[in-house]
Amino acid sequence: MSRKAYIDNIDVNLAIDEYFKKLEINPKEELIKVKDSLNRVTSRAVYAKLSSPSYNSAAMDGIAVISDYTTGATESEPKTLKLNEDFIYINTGNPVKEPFDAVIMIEDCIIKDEDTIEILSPAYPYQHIRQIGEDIVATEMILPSRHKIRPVDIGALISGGIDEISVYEKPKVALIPTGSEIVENVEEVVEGKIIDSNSYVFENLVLELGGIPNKGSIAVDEYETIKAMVLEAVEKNDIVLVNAGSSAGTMDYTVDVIDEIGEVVVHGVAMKPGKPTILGIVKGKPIIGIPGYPVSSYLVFDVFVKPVILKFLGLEDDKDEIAKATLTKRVVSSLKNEEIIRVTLGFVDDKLIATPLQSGAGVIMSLVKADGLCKIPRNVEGYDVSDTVDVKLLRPLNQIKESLVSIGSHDICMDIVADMMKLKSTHVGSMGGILSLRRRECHLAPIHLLDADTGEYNISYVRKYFNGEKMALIKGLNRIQGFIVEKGNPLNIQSVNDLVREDVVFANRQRGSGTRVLLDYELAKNDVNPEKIKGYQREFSTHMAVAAAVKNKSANVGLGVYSASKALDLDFYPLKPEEYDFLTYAKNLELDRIKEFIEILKSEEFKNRVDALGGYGFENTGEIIIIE
Ligand SMILES: Nc1nc2c(c(=O)[nH]1)N[C@H]1C(S)=C(S)[C@@H](COP(=O)(O)OP(=O)(O)OC[C@H]3O[C@@H](n4cnc5c(N)ncnc54)[C@H](O)[C@@H]3O)O[C@H]1N2
Ligand code: MOO
Repeated sequence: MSRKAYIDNIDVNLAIDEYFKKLEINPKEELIKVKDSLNRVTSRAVYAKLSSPSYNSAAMDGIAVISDYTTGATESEPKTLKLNEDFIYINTGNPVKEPFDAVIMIEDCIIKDEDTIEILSPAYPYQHIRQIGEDIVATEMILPSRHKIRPVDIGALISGGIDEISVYEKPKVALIPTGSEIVENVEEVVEGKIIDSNSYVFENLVLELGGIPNKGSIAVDEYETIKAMVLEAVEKNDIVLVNAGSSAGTMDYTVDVIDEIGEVVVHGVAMKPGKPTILGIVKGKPIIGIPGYPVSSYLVFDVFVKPVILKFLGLEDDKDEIAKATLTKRVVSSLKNEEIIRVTLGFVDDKLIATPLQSGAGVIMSLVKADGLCKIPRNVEGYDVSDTVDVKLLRPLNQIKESLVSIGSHDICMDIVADMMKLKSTHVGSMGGILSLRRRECHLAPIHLLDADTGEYNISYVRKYFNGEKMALIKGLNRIQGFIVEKGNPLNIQSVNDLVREDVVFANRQRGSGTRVLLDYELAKNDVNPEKIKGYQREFSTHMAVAAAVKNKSANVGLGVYSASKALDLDFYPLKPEEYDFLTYAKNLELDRIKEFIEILKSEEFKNRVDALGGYGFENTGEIIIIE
């Protein structure tokens, strides 16, 4: 086992330039049936063989006439036409043959008898006739080269008499998952084993782009095994992707294998996630080492693999669609790397708002939830709250405009709302929500803030932070806060006094969250010194994260809602009921999205679904309190 620590830090664009300079990609052509050509890319311009229509045809149901004979017809002096002399009956699409040169619609004909028709106005030459080549003239270009074929294109090609066309061959892309810890089936997932999810992301990305994915079996971390698989893949494919083992660990062999059998053009790019990317060439074919973490692997595919596949298809990479957005959270970045953060987007007061999602390279859910990607360039330390940033859109803006934006305290019921309407919900705690609402970055803020002096929930905070504004507090749920504990409550935790015990490790919520306010209130009331609580400094941002910490035994108690403990099959010792409400500006009550939200809160379906979680009451749910 040798260990090298050599990874470069090359600028992303420079790495792409260097790589493409060395890569010689000569797309291959093939002849295919037009009927099978959807989404293929033309390798040559296509010219019509036939005109369409190929004969003069009636455009309407009615009669074919000789236009000359109809001249002079008026309402006061109708013209009489005789069957087979002056007219014949004709239907849409029928050929119109000499001597006839115009069509009159049947509803403009006064039918005297089967053989005699009167008309009240003349027909001009070629009236209601689709002339030869009206649509397509033989020899005219139907499609240029490098055009991705759509359903309408297939229609035009077939009309133009084309049966087969030249397209670029689909590049065959080998996918080699590596790692002795990687397993194929969910039944094999035990500690230390990770299911191969990346291969299926790659497989579908390749399909979406128009390539042919060839997934191989999982390669164990062994130099010779990986080498043999790469060599075989290079023979049978146009592009080879090796997933994981791209870094500098003792078991990371990809770079050495490429170095032995080909050339490593780049190892290490100034991009995070995605740093240990390998851009190599073996036998003239591109081979890319993709870092193992799911987010890294998706982004490296997008930045480096996609342009290579497109090149095989004769296509250029699309220009990103970029929009300006206002950040709702601070993001920090290292100066060394370009950093790509995933954001959700929403429209509030006609402003596009971007909220950063979790940053970890292993968090694939950040990509599932993302509406956009925001790049923090090299040599920039990060961005502050309210900064304007460029966001690459992953969803169209008109879809983003439909969502209600909620920022504030977390409750599992928000997932239920999100399943019933278009909702973007971010969890930053009650105070974080109040501050976001003040900056007008969200439509509503879920809050549950206890006033230590009065014992009342929420209202005094609204008065304090929105002094002079007309606000609306939409009453939400009554929910029980209590201790989330291991099954059977083995440590018998029943009050905040138990939290300072030697054998107790606590999972805390972040400052500014309503649950934290409640905890600190209860600690003060009971004269408990927070510094004596093990785990008080470790903060989690949702009830579920607290419950997960108890479940995986990194803590043995946390404060949270009953539903979170039930969801993870833990036990619960109730402490206090509280009011979880939704704050918004009173003027927002006019918004359709807010109206829909209130309707949902009041609906039977919502109540039933929340009730099933357990630990909730619905005393005033959906009622509105105006606070001025
Ligand atoms: N000393 C250093 N350590 C690391 C560095 C570094 O520069 N110096 N880079 C870190 C970064 S950044 C990344 S990214 C990872 C890249 O690691 P590898 O490409 O070598 O991948 P592995 O270590 O084998 O796996 C990482 C991680 O990825 C997940 N994984 C792997 N394969 C799959 C798959 N097929 N499906 C789903 N998930 C997969 C898995 O969670 C692995 O734990 O290295 C850092 N270390
Ligand atoms: O650069 Mo690695 O790809 O962040 O996680």
